[in-house]
Amino acid sequence: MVKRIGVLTSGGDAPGMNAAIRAVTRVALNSGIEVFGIYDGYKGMVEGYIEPLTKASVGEIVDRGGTILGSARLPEFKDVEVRAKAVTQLKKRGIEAVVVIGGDGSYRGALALTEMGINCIGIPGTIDNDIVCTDFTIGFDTALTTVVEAIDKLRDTSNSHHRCSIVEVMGNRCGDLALWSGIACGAEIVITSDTGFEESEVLERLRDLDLIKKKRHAIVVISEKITDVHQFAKKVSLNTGFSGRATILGHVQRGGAPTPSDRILASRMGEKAVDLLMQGIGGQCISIRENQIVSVPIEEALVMPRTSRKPLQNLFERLV
Ligand SMILES: Nc1ncnc2c1ncn2[C@@H]1O[C@H](COP(=O)(O)OP(=O)(O)O)[C@@H](O)[C@H]1O
Ligand SMILES: O=P(O)(O)OC[C@H]1O[C@](O)(COP(=O)(O)O)[C@@H](O)[C@@H]1O
Ligand SMILES: [Mg+2]
Repeated sequence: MVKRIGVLTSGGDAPGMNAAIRAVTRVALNSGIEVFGIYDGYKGMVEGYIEPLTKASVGEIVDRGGTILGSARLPEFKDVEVRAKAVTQLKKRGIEAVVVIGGDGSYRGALALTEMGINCIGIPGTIDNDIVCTDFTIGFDTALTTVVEAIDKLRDTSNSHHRCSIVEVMGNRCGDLALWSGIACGAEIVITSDTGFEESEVLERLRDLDLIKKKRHAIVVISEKITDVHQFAKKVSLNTGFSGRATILGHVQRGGAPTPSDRILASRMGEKAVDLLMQGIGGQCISIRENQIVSVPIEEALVMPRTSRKPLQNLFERLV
């Protein structure tokens, strides 16, 4: 059975990554497996920034945002020679397998390492919820909570001033943070890569909300990377009865204490990852599907079609 494993966090950080590190470490140590923390993602793996983890060293982190191991992006990890250096660093320390907590990019690295003889298991840690094989990623619920708190506040001031608040949220081409927060906040309009963006049509809908529906405010939640929200806010002021104001929530969405749901999800996924490594399995990633923790081959996970968001979009439209 595997005797020594490593754990790392990679890509954009997400609240709940620490709870996952803690779960991996404690479940492994309680099963007689030594655990090493690999700092700064694949960068630390290549450079040998690797230290043993103890039960105490992962204490008092279950409630902390960010990642105690640090995270990084290392595009060079796509090169086989760079990964060979990482494998040498792991072998030097007797580390036979690694739990990779990150997003789709990190999964590609984990698969490539598995093919080089280091069994890797992926755990989905990203606020974007853009890993299609899992219903939810670790960090999404916390980021959603942050977005909802912010929009609730924006609604207060927008209402006082007869304004249209355009709120840009993260998601890296995945519209889930926008759609879920739009439903939770009772937004008037949600714009994502699924809905598309027809500027003139949105302006028309805003005029209707103002003139016909007599709304005192309008909240437009829009995914990042769709349009320049400050420019759009100016057009709202020029072309509708609302004055437009844009707010880009930005990296505030990535921080903060993880919600209980994210802590529990991280703990369940961490346990499953260690169990798979104990069975000598690699090249898989952990998912939650219909509240069951399951594993999926990374190769399959990366090409799976995304579950349609149409029912939730329809629900949103029926609530306006
Ligand atoms: N095709 C790939 N092969 C090997 N490693 C990769 C590949 N794609 C991404 N990575 C590694 O994973 C890291 C994180 O990926 P990135 O897409 O930035 O974040 P995320 O994992 O959150 O999606 C990259 O910086 C790189 O080190
Ligand atoms: O922190 P950076 O490098 O500005 O990246 C921002 C991107 O990272 C994210 O916050 C998280 O993305 P990943 O989990 O894929 O790294 C995206 O929502 C956003 O587009
Ligand atoms: Mg990603």
